[in-house]
Amino acid sequence: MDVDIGNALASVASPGVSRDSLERLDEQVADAHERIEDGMANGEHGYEALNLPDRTDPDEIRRAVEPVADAEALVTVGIGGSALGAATITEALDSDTKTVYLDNVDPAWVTAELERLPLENTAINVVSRSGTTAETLANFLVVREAFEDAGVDWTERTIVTTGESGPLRDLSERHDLPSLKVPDGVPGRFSALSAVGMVAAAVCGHDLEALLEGATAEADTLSGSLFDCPAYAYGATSYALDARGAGMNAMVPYAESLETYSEWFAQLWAESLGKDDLGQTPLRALGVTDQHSQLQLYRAGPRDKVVTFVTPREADDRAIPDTEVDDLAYLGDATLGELLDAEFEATEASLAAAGRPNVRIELERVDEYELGGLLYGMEAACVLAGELYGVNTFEQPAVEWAKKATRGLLGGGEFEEADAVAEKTELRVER
Ligand SMILES: O=P(O)(O)OC[C@H]1O[C@H](O)[C@H](O)[C@@H](O)[C@@H]1O
Repeated sequence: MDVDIGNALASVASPGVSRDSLERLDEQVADAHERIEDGMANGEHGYEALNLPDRTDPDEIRRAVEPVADAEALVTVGIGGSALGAATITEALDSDTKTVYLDNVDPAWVTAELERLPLENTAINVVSRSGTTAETLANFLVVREAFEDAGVDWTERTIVTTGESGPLRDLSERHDLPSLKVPDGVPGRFSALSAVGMVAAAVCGHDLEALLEGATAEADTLSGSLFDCPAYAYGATSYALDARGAGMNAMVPYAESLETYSEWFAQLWAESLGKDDLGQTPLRALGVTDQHSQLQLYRAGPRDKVVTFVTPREADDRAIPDTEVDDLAYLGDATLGELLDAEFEATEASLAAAGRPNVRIELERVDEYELGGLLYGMEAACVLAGELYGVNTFEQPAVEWAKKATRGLLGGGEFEEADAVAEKTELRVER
């Protein structure tokens, strides 16, 4: 990926960061890079994620999915980091395999999704790093039951990806299911380039080597200066803008296929950086669609946001047909792709003209190689930003609190967090 931070400079935008400030920040980037390199070299928790392009074995993943390689549909059961990486990859790329991600426990929705699947020709991909996440385990039990009710042997169609031990590991051993291991030292939201994200990609027939090669190319750019490394340029600029008041970061891909990528980015940025009263709030948007809903706020609302555009340089195109209406003649000379590009450039310029900071991330196109680079690059950007904030990028204690409260409420153990639910303060206004 290439990153253009010109519209984040103080000469363009407010908040903005001056060239001098960036030069000073670059000294901290050099220190942070040393820390990141050490963490990677020593396989430290979290930093290890940046070694995945070297560690992930595509052959092992393909062997595990072999029994279901010709499945017509794939249902992935997982949540957060155990679903969003896979979903980002398979939603971005074309495949004949239909994919469903059960990452919510809304009963009506789960039932409707299962009813739409050809179960006799559907593969099940269960993913949970901990192997204990209530939503994932509950949905898996529901999926199993649906297969049994339809007379389909789910044990023939299931692949499990989980940690070395835990309830999901026990279950997969009991039924002798093909299983893969979530690599040690890699938190869920940083695991897209492991089996966690790549089992689904393999079932859909995507090029796993190209995903990893794109990530490797991005890894090769990591260096001690933000001016030489697109990932660090992005992480450092986002951090500097936040420090100057841009506490929100709106991710706006100009490609429908990257809509899920914004969800993945939101988890990465929020869970990694949102701690110790620090962090930048990710917002999810889509170009051009959200130009017609959220842009008003981004251009004229509080000066508390940076907008990040992601734009592929090349994409399939389609001509806009000629029309009999004179006022629309200009459209007939263009293509949908040209319209999309023009809207992107106009929106970028409109924010700059209003002095609103924005950053452009360019991809060659949306394919495996570029996607691998984007995922890796944003992870590296996030790790760098975590170093600059001085937070523990790789933990998420605030999420764990609610997980314990939920288990306590359902009778899954004694958790004092569950008591807080009964202590809720009320001030009700009823109809
Ligand atoms: O992979 P699992 O252990 O099931 O965890 C799934 C998700 O659970 C929690 O909500 C964590 O905050 C996420 O970081 C994690 O990705």
